[in-house]
Amino acid sequence: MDKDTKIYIAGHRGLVGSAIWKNLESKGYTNLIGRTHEELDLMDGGKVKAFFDAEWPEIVVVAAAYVGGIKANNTYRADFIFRNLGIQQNVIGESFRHGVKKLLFLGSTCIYPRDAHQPIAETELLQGPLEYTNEPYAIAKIAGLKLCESFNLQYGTNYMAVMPTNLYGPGDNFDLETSHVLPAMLRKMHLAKALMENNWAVIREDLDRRAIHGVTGTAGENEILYLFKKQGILPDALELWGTGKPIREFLWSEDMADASVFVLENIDFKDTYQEGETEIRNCHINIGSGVETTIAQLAQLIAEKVGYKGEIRFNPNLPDGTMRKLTNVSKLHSLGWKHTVELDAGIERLYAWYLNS
Ligand SMILES: NC(=O)C1=CN([C@@H]2O[C@H](COP(=O)(O)OP(=O)(O)OC[C@H]3O[C@@H](n4cnc5c(N)ncnc54)[C@H](OP(=O)(O)O)[C@@H]3O)[C@@H](O)[C@H]2O)C=CC1
Ligand SMILES: C[C@H]1O[C@H](OP(=O)(O)OP(=O)(O)OC[C@H]2O[C@@H](n3cnc4c(=O)[nH]c(N)nc43)[C@H](O)[C@@H]2O)[C@@H](O)[C@@H](O)C1=O
Repeated sequence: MDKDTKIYIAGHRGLVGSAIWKNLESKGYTNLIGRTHEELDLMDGGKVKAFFDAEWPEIVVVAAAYVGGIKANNTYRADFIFRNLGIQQNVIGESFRHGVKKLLFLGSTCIYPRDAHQPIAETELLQGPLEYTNEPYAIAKIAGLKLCESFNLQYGTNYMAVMPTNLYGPGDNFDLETSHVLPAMLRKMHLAKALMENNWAVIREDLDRRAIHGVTGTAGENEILYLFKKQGILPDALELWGTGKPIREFLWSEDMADASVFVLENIDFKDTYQEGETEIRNCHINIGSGVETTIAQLAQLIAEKVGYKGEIRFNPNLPDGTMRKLTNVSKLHSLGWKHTVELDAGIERLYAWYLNS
């Protein structure tokens, strides 16, 4: 990859896409292109073709996707499969038609079976049933990686896929209904602390910056209290989802971006297997920290960082999702990349970012 190679980052305003853009810029890449969702709807095949006809990128990163936490995945099941299949079909398809030299597809570790052997190696793919709460999304992501692998095997392309663990970082989604657990907990603890301290200035400021269901800081106290109750934010306690027993692994989004650029710069499809080694020639690499924590432990850690001292309860009537999801990162480590930001420091950094944005 030369520094003036034309690189298209689909989803360059998202959590990971924006971090990949920043990482490439910091490494001296000068010819980056991106389009917002408003400028180019990747579900529109005609417009995606017109974009590729005009731009002819040499490298493509597919970081655009319809993304969300457990509740969003379980609720908008049709959107998760339909939109993700559409986006990746259009972007990977046009990349192929336009002779893109290298493509990086971002999947997710939810592609692996619900009861996969832990830590989960790349070879666990398609070895058992998926977790039902995110099955439509996982099937779309599996299709994306198989699309890459199949183009590689049939047409000799150089498409790679990376499977990140749960991510968090600057620009995260803090919407309490659709977000992932870490940003959701951070915001809930911030609001629960303010409520416990009767600090309405903090609550109103937060809602002004990020309205919840259209409720802003100008709403009446009763309306806000009603909204908070529905979100489990109570004057003396915070009620979180599930049992608190599931185990997750978290990776700072800028580490994820660095790993993605590392794969783009250093790993080709031919490096992911040895001739004759196996009949299966998957092109995916796990990206994670290899460090796990229970959701209950995560809640304690975030409470400590935010300074929330109230009771933390779990509501077992809400879904837990996969009970354990720890990636085996030995392939990534052996290729030469390791994460740098530990969870403790990452939460502090994200909270500082949250308070200032
Ligand atoms: N966040 C996480 O914890 C994890 C993420 N991943 C994967 O990493 C990748 C990036 O995720 P992340 O950065 O978190 O997601 P974000 O939601 O932050 O970013 C996704 C981006 O894609 C854009 N996008 C979505 N639909 C369209 C469309 N139809 N046309 C054009 N642009 C579109 C979004 O724009 P807009 O918001 O305007 O719609 C947004 O900028 C995804 O493939 C995701 O599956 C994998 C594992 C964990
Ligand atoms: C990245 C990954 O992300 C999703 O899978 P997930 O890890 O199950 O999602 P999550 O981050 O939303 O939850 C993790 C755990 O945390 C618990 N939990 C507690 N309290 C809150 C809470 O307040 N909000 C949320 N969101 N979760 C909570 C929740 O019940 C669950 O046990 C899929 O998109 C999947 O497809 C995917 O790829």
